[in-house]
Amino acid sequence: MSAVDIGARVAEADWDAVEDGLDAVGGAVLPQLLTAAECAGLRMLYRDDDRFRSTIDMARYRFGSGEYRYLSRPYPEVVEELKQALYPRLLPIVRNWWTRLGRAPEWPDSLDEWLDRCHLAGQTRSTAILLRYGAGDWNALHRDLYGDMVFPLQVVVNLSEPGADHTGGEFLLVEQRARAQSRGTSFTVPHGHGLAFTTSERPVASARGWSAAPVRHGVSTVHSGERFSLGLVFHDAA
Ligand SMILES: O=C(O)CCC(=O)C(=O)O
Ligand SMILES: [Fe+2]
Repeated sequence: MSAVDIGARVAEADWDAVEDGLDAVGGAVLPQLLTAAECAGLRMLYRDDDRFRSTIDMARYRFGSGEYRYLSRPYPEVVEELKQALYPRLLPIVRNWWTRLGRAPEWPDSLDEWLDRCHLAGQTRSTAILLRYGAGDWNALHRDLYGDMVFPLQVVVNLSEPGADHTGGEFLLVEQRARAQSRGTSFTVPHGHGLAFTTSERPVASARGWSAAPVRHGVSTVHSGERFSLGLVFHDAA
């Protein structure tokens, strides 16, 4: 695996269509970003205690049911390469969003520069996670905010094969609409594919201009089997 491969896979996405999906519902499926072998490698890595800085039992915090582990830095090569390749693709989209919302887009051109700023602001801890759900597990609707420094889009990669490794376990987005009931959108993320989605809100056009609609994400109950995923958030944590 080399940086060239991952970069080329990320480049293969139809980024205009991804932006359209993000604009419309706050989420969009990406092409296959990791091979079956790379997915298996990360699933195996889940057992390697030395690679993680902390482990969260989701039921204990009432985050749902299942477990996730924060990867320690340095990240595995594919994880680092994915983050580096995805950041500059997501950047123009989040700059457009903030411009629509009348906010200053504060993010620099490179991920390393952005992470330096997070670290200066006291958000120094790694945020890339591996998640594991067994039958009956689920992820409650939430937003991945870890402090004032926020990159508004994130990516999850399904390390398992829907329909074969697990049933259920759909990715969910729920948008809280102003003065109306909420809207739900579900995604089946194919094996090794990514899904780009909003971390906390989406710009919505109204008669009075643009406003930000809160969007939460989660995972529906896994009915059978096991589902692993890789969660990539672009800000670090306090
Ligand atoms: O397992 C998933 O598909 C979603 C996990 C999640 O909450 C995230 O990546 O932020
Ligand atoms: Fe999340």
